[in-house]
Order: sequence, then structure tokens, then C-alpha cells
Amino acid sequence: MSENGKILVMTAVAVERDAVLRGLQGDSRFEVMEAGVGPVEAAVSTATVLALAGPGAYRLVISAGIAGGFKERALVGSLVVSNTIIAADLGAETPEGFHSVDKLGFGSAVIEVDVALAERLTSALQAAGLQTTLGPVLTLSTVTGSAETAAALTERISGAAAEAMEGFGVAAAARRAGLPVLELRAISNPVGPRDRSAWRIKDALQSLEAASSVLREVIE
Ligand SMILES: O=C(O)c1cccc(C(=O)CC[C@H]2O[C@@H](n3cnc4c(=O)[nH]cnc43)[C@H](O)[C@@H]2O)c1
Repeated sequence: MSENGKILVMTAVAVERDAVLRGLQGDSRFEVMEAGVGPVEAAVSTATVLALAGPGAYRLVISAGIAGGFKERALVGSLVVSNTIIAADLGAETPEGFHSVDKLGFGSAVIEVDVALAERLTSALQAAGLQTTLGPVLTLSTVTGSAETAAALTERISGAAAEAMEGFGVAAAARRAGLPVLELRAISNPVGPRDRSAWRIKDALQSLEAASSVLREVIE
């Protein structure tokens, strides 16, 4: 990673942006912006910021916020750092099951992250006493609401750790600008049967704030 340019952190909503800003404690190497909910808003917002800033303004893009955690991979209140970002619903249903765009021959639903940075951040978060999983983070336009869909996703995507709605959009914009990307998620709810009352958004935002503080240490 080049040492020039800032780090752009994109969150979906204002409460996530504010949690990240609190954790970063005014560190001027970072800029944090609200992208909107879902992969399309996230991609358009990120691409616009990067294009308006011009080449060299940023050196890394991070998608950050709350997320659903997959059973036995990421508990509520814990953190997930992506080792890959996957558009899990980008493809087609067929009589043989779901076929991703990769299988259909229309590009790829997988964007690789800066793995060295992802591993460094995971180790630093764990060393700070924050429960953290390194694994695939899925992007979906629809929040999973049943045990069947959750099981289908984990069967199809080995090691799936978390699902959210923006990562692939942010990552696609970063890739187009030639920039490395990372996704950092704080788990607010289990992925599965819909129970909105069980979402622990306040706890997740506190974890996101703590993780953002550690993020400062791993950026050279
Ligand atoms: O309760 C709802 O119906 C509902 C529908 C759409 C969005 C929301 C949010 O509150 C989303 C905010 C934000 O949180 C991320 N998130 C958190 N948990 C999950 C999840 O289990 N699956 C997917 N995304 C999740 C997401 O990135 C949104 O931006 C509520």
C-alpha cells in the first residue's frame, strides 16, 4: 500500500459514520463518509467521491458498519474483517441451484481485499481483546430472514462470516479506481429468522468505535 493519500471509510448510515469518527479520534489520515444503504447507493457514492477527488487523493477504501453474523462464525458484538468480499446474490437461480455471475461467464461476484492488511488488522483487534473473525463478508440487497436462506448461503460460500448490504458496491468502486479495499463489520444480529427486536445495534456501534480506534494503529 502506498503511503500517500488518505484512507476513505464508507458507512451506510450516519450512526455508523459517527461511531467510526469517534474511534478515529480526529486522525487526519482518514475521511469518513455516509454512502447510503445497499450496494447500488454504496457504489455510486464511493465512485463519485473517488472521481471528484482525483488520482492520488486516496490510498485505501474501507467499507465499515454493522452486519449480520453467521452462526458459529461471528457472534453479536464481535467483529469481522473481510478476507474476501462476495456479492452473494449476483447470479441466477437455475434448476441446478444458484449460479453466480462467475459461473455464468459475466464477470465476478468476488473482490479480493488487501489480505496483508486484513490479517494485520485482525491480529491487532484480537490483541486489543476484541473478538474478531477473519472471513468472507457477503453483500446482499435483501437482509436474510430465514434459517433456510442462511443455511443455503453458508453451504454455497464456505466460511461465510458476515452479511451486510454495501461491501461489494464500495469494493467495485475502489477496484475501478485501482485502490485496495477492506471491509470491517461489527455484528448487530445473527443471520437467520427475522427478529428485529433482537438486533443489538448500540452494542455493535460500540464495537465499531473500538475497532476504528485500533484501525489507526495498523495504518502506517
Ligand atoms: O429491519 C429491516 O427491515 C431493515 C431492512 C433494511 C435495512 C435495515 C437496516 O437497519 C440496515 C442497516 C445496515 O446494517 C447492515 N446490516 C445489519 N445486519 C444485517 C444483516 O443481517 N443482513 C444484511 N445487512 C445487515 C446493512 O449493511 C445495512 O446497511 C433494516
